[in-house]
Amino acid sequence: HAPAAGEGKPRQLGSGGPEGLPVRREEEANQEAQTLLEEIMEITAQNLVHMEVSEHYQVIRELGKGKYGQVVLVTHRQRGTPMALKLLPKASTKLQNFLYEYCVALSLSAHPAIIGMFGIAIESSQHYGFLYEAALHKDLISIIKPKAGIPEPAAKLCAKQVVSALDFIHSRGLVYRDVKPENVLLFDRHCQRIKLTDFGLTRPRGTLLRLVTGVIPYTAPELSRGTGDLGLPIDASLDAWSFGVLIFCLLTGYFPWEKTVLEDSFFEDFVVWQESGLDEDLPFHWRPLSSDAIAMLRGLLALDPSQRGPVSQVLGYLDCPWRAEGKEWDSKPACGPSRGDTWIMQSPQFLS
Ligand SMILES: Nc1ncnc2c1ncn2[C@@H]1O[C@H](COP(=O)(O)OP(=O)(O)OP(=O)(O)O)[C@@H](O)[C@H]1O
Repeated sequence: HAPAAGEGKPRQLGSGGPEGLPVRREEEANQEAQTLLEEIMEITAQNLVHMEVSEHYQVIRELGKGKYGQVVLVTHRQRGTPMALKLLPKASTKLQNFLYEYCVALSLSAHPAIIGMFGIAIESSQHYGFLYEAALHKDLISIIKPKAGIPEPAAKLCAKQVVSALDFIHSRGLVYRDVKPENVLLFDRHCQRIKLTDFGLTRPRGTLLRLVTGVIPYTAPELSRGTGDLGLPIDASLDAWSFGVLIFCLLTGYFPWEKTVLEDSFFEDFVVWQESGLDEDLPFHWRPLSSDAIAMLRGLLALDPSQRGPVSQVLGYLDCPWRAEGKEWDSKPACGPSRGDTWIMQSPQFLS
């Protein structure tokens, strides 16, 4: 869920539109999508159902809690349908921000790897809320074993679906901006079916970001350096960075670093290694990864955002081993699309 402060109007988009679509047409399409979204927000505001949750729903238990809201499992009192209800306190949530998160989620929810919505938004005395699909197997963070990660087949299944969801979001001219295991919901314990949730930070590509609130491992370095007076235009490469960090966590059970700043020695080691490209600079905690996984992460975690991603490059590595599995570590990618290239990487923190 997003603070409105620090964000400006979309500025002129950069040169590269999606393949085959001229930039001008892409801009127009994005503008139309934005106008439609604003209209849906207005209609939603007029049709907010005013009620107390307990009048129509029975609260079964809490499903999770974030910085901005609480999510509870409810059943409809008459029909018994189980649903997730996200509650955002009115005291700390602007109506426009609530409407934005709800309407963006609604507009994306047809995708199989994005959480389904019930199309019901409510206002109670204390909260704004909306109803959506409940994931009864929690989120990805609940299955990542510290210092170990998750089984490789599960990591690949998960990555494939997240790529599909992010590609869909990017194709709509949006940037998700909140890739992290807590936002990947599980519909089984083996990641056969996962769904992305929480669209509070999603913004149109090109929106100027002026304020960065808190640097976490998933924050791309161009953001943690500060956005400058002009602000930084939001781009899909931000999602590529955090997706790279997510895959590292899935495969190792470590964060590669705590913060993407040079004061963080793990990040500094990563930068040193990336700049030198020397095998001996490879941070120790990267060694359980295969050379192919390292090459793949190199693309997602390029320090220069213009050299980064796209997220779909991961698809080219699905048939390669991602863990070294006791084999002698070898710096040459053997199987994926960057076979024969030089590669790059980084260092660790435990996942708590
Ligand atoms: N539909 C759902 N089914 C099951 N659990 C859910 C569902 N939606 C959210 N959760 C759980 O609740 C947590 C918080 O939800 P969410 O990320 O939407 O809240 P938030 O306040 O916007 O979080 P953040 O601090 O990341 O901004 C999630 O990490 C997840 O564990």
